[in-house]
Amino acid sequence: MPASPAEPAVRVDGLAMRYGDKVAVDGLSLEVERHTITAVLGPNGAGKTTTLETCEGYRRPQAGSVRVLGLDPVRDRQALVPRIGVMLQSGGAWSGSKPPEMLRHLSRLHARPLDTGLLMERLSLHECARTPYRRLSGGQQQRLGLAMALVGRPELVFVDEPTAGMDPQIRRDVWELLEELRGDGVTVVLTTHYLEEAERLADKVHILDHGRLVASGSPLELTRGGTVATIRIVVTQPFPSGAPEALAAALGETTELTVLDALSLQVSGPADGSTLATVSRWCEDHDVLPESLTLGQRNLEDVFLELTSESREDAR
Ligand SMILES: Nc1ncnc2c1ncn2[C@@H]1O[C@H](COP(=O)(O)OP(=O)(O)OP(=O)(O)O)[C@@H](O)[C@H]1O
Repeated sequence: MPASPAEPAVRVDGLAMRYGDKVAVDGLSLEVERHTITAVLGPNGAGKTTTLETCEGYRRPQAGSVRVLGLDPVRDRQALVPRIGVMLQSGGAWSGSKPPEMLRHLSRLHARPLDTGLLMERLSLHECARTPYRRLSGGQQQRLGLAMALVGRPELVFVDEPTAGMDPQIRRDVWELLEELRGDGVTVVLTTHYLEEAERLADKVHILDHGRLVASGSPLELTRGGTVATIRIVVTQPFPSGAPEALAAALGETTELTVLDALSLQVSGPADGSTLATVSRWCEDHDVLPESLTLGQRNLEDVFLELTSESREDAR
């Protein structure tokens, strides 16, 4: 039965997955709207890859259900394969094949493939066109993996850490490509540990921890209305000895002070005037003349760290 247009691109309902005694996904429910970029975030081991692999049809749900484009990814695999693109965290190409060979081979398996030359150009793969897969650098393998996921012109693409190991320029090229895909109506589901990547790209973010959903929303929804503000102070002369400690003492326990380097520090604390007043007084008392003093609301990284702090405590 064809999926109704209102059906989300992905619907995960009460998914539970374990490996032996290890619970990887614990009753997870989430949806991915069509024609959006959705980021699935979480600390190492939160269950992101397991969830994606279940959506991709590589794993059968042990409990709960998963629907992708209205279909069952395991039972309806034949029907889904031409419609979805998958970029795995690593591997997926033959070790001796060169990027153009791999892409041409895959393009022949699809009815309306993208132009492989164009894809090579967009992902700067021409520089390694004669290099076998096993000899490509990590970033080049990532780019080829992304090209392989896209060459079949999928309706929905799953990309697991698409820009891991890429240099900053190529990372931006990939962001632009993913945004163009969304503009063309493609649904993109990605995982990433780069929170600025999620903040820049994602229409919706799902944050997982211990296999459970701990927050969902647009980056703006997740970051606004917070009770925490950050003040970043940058100076041209190193802080006087003992000054950061004096500021920490003056701010008290509800506020966190992080010395970023010899010339900058950040204060995260209650979003009220008294934090700012304490900082100003401290500047006066310690002869600190900031080159810049910026006041900002928390960003996605702050939200992520707040929501998943328990996991990091466990890992210590
Ligand atoms: N094949 C496996 N056998 C045993 N345990 C596994 C297996 N695959 C994953 N796990 C465990 O399941 C949990 C979830 O792993 P998963 O790879 O889904 O997390 P993740 O959020 O993608 O992590 P990362 O950010 O590190 O890629 C982890 O504790 C992991 O060690």
